[in-house]
Amino acid sequence: MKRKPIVGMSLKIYVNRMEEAKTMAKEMKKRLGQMEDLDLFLIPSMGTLYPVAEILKDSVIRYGVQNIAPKAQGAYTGEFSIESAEDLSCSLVELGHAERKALFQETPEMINEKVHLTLQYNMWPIVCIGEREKGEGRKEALKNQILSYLNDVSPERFRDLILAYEPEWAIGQPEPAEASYVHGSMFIIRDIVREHFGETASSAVRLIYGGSAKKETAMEIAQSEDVDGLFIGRFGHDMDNLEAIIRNVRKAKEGGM
Ligand SMILES: O=C(CO)COP(=O)(O)O
Repeated sequence: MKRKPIVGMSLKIYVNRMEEAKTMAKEMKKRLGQMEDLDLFLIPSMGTLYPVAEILKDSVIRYGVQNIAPKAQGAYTGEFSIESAEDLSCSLVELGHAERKALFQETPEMINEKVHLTLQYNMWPIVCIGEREKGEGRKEALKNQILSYLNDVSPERFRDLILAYEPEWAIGQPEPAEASYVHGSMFIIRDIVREHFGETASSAVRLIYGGSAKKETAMEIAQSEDVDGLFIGRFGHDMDNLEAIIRNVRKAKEGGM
C-alpha cells in the first residue's frame, strides 16, 4: 500500500509568544505551504493555537494539539477539549508523548481513551511510543504500548493513525538514535501491528521517527521503507533546518512511495 510521507514538528512550549508563533507559521506557509507529495504538520504551543490556526487554515499545512482531555466536556480543570480543536479545524492530536507520561502521569488507559475520542472526531491521533532504555526490552515495551494505547481500535482506522516512534532515551539529545536501530524498531512495530490488527492495518499505518531528529541524519533514517517520515522537535525551529529536513525526507522517499 502506498503511504504518503509525513513530517511534523511539535513546538512543545518553546515558542509561546503570539508574535513569534505567528511569524513561524507565516514563514512555514510561505516556504512549505504548497507541498502536495508530503503531509506536513505543526503542533504549536497550546496557547498560540488560535493565531496559528488562523494563518494555516487555508494552506495544506495541517496543525493540531499536544494533548486533549479524555472526554469532550466536563469537570477536567486545566485540560483542552477536542471540541475546541474541532472548531479551530485541527486535523490531528498528539497523544502519549514521553513528557506527558513522565511529568503528568498519563496512563495507558487515558491514552487509549483519547485515541478513541480523537478518531470519533475524525482527527488523526499521533500516538507516541518508544522504549525507555536502549536495547533488550525494546520489543516488549513497544508491544505493551501498542496493545494498550490502541486497545479496541478497529483495523480500518489505522489509515488515520500515525505512530510516532520516539525512544525516550533519544529525546532531547544532541543526536538521534542510529538509523539502523530506528529501522529495526520500525520493522518490529509493523510486525506487532500485523500480528494483532492484521496485514491491512500494518501496511496502512504511518510510522514516523522522533527524538533529536535533524537534517544531517534525516535522509538516512527515512530511507527504510517502514519509515514514513519524521517528528521534529528542537532542530526544526530554524526554518532553514526544517526545510532541509523535509527536502531530505522527500529525497529518501522519491520513487519509493
Ligand atoms: O519529542 C520530540 C518530538 O515530539 C523530539 O524532540 P527533540 O527533537 O527536541 O528531541
